[in-house]
Amino acid sequence: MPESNSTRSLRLGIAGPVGTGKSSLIATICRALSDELRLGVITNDIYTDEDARFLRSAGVLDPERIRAVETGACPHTAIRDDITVNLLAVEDLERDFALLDVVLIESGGDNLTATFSPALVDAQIFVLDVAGGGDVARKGGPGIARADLLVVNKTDLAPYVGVDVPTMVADARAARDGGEVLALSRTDAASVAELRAWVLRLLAAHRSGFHVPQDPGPMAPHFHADDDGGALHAHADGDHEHSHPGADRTHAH
Ligand SMILES: Nc1nc2c(ncn2[C@@H]2O[C@H](COP(=O)(O)OP(=O)(O)OP(=O)(O)O)[C@@H](O)[C@H]2O)c(=O)[nH]1
Repeated sequence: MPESNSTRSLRLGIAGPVGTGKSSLIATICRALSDELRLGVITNDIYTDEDARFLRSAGVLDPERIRAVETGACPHTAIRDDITVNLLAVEDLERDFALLDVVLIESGGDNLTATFSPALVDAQIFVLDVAGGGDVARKGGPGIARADLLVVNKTDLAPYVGVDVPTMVADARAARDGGEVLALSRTDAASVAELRAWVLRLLAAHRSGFHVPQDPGPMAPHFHADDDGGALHAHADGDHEHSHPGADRTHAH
């Protein structure tokens, strides 16, 4: 019999490229569930607490339950390689508001390959939007392929950006080997109800001990622009050193 997790909150990560609607999705979940669940939110921004301020001003949750982490450079590092600052933030929130049912952790807006460590979150949602182009789901990457849920967001905009939502969803399902895909718009009540039901199912599985956190896998190597023209940056599992071409460009997080 799996061990019950009923005394620890479900930690749910929300990742995805810049501007796909991660903060808005968290606001939607809070609106849909804050009457029946005890929720908390951690946001990650590179240099600001803008996402936390947006969520506090949206009035979807007691502002005290929304905490910001400023990650400095490399927003993906704080959710994958060195998760200390996020873990401390989650544990502080859980202690201050014991007990919480769900803690939502928003990654800083990043590229297609950012994923959460399974040591930080129990499950993760990866968010794309139709405005990023109908073909983006086909491009794959660990979050698209293996997050617990892929959201194709802002479907209300599809007619204006020439995207066929059923095709984009079918492409996403193919990229995920049939894994769950949700077409969402905050203006479409039926899709919001599906998102709410998904979170409740996940919470029930977490509480019963039947949910097993999955690791979507590390980021693919990617390029960081900097004053010297940039450098290739790779994250290998179990190896927290980042190698950059050039003599003194290796650093550890
Ligand atoms: N039309 C439409 N716009 C949306 C929807 N969800 C979010 N948006 C808009 O998309 C923009 C970006 O939303 P955010 O929630 O800030 O996106 P984000 O992914 O948190 O952004 P970063 O934190 O900067 O990466 C905002 O202008 C939102 O109002 C939606 O369902 N439909």
